[in-house]
Amino acid sequence: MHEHELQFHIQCGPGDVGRYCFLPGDPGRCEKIAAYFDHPVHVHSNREYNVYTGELLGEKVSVCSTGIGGPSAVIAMEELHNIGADTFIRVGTCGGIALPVKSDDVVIATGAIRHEGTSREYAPIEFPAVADFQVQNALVEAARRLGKPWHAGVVQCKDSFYGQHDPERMPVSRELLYKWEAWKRLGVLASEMESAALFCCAAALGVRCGSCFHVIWNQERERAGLDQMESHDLSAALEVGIEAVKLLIQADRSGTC
Ligand SMILES: O=P(O)(O)O[C@H]1O[C@H](CO)[C@@H](O)[C@H]1O
Ligand SMILES: O=c1cc[nH]c(=O)[nH]1
Repeated sequence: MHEHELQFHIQCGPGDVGRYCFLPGDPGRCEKIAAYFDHPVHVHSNREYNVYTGELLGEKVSVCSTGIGGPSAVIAMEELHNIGADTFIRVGTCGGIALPVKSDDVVIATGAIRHEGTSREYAPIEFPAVADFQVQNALVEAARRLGKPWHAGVVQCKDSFYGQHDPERMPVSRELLYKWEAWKRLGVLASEMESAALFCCAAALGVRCGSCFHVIWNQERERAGLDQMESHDLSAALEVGIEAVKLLIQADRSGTC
């Protein structure tokens, strides 16, 4: 492949990735996701972007990590789209907000709060960051079929991880605290960092994107004195993501999507 055909950041070119792409944040998660593929091959690793390609149900699929935050996530989406990808599933971690959301549950985003900067580079703030309907349906159906504990609803995205976990320390604490209270009263399920940017970028590109998450912890359960643990076993969320892509492949093949 000629170097000029390679995408600037992901360093992949036409033919390197499939139409269906998983987008975890953590580069170390890619190998674990690729282990669910048939014939997985490591394509390239550059900066935060680690890419594997393989097959599910005989269809070419890929995984590309995005790093942390909106700017690097939309670069991955843009460059993967440039070389043929049009269906994306972010498989991430999140912290629960709503009290019924427990560690180890799976959260499926129907929409994302745009408390971050990247989505504003794609759409005016009045535009809602929503997951693609087919992708969110596939994720819910996958969680149901696999019997995983799941919740579907709105997630909150922000640019400051420590603004979520230590808001009192921030010079803008008043804004962070009153908005967090609003997210709670509005039934927001969980907090993470990339879906709002990805959903708005996907709308701008005319591609499909959805997100599912492993819940690591829930700071609001802890505050309320409810049972609370920390979990780093992402297998339920990964399995839901893989099953959802299989459902999408089948639906796309049969023309029901
Ligand atoms: O586990 P990932 O996919 O990186 O997702 C979450 O974890 C990171 C913060 O620790 C942010 O990227 C957030 O969105
Ligand atoms: O609490 C959390 C956990 C994961 N990712 C976040 O952004 N927040």
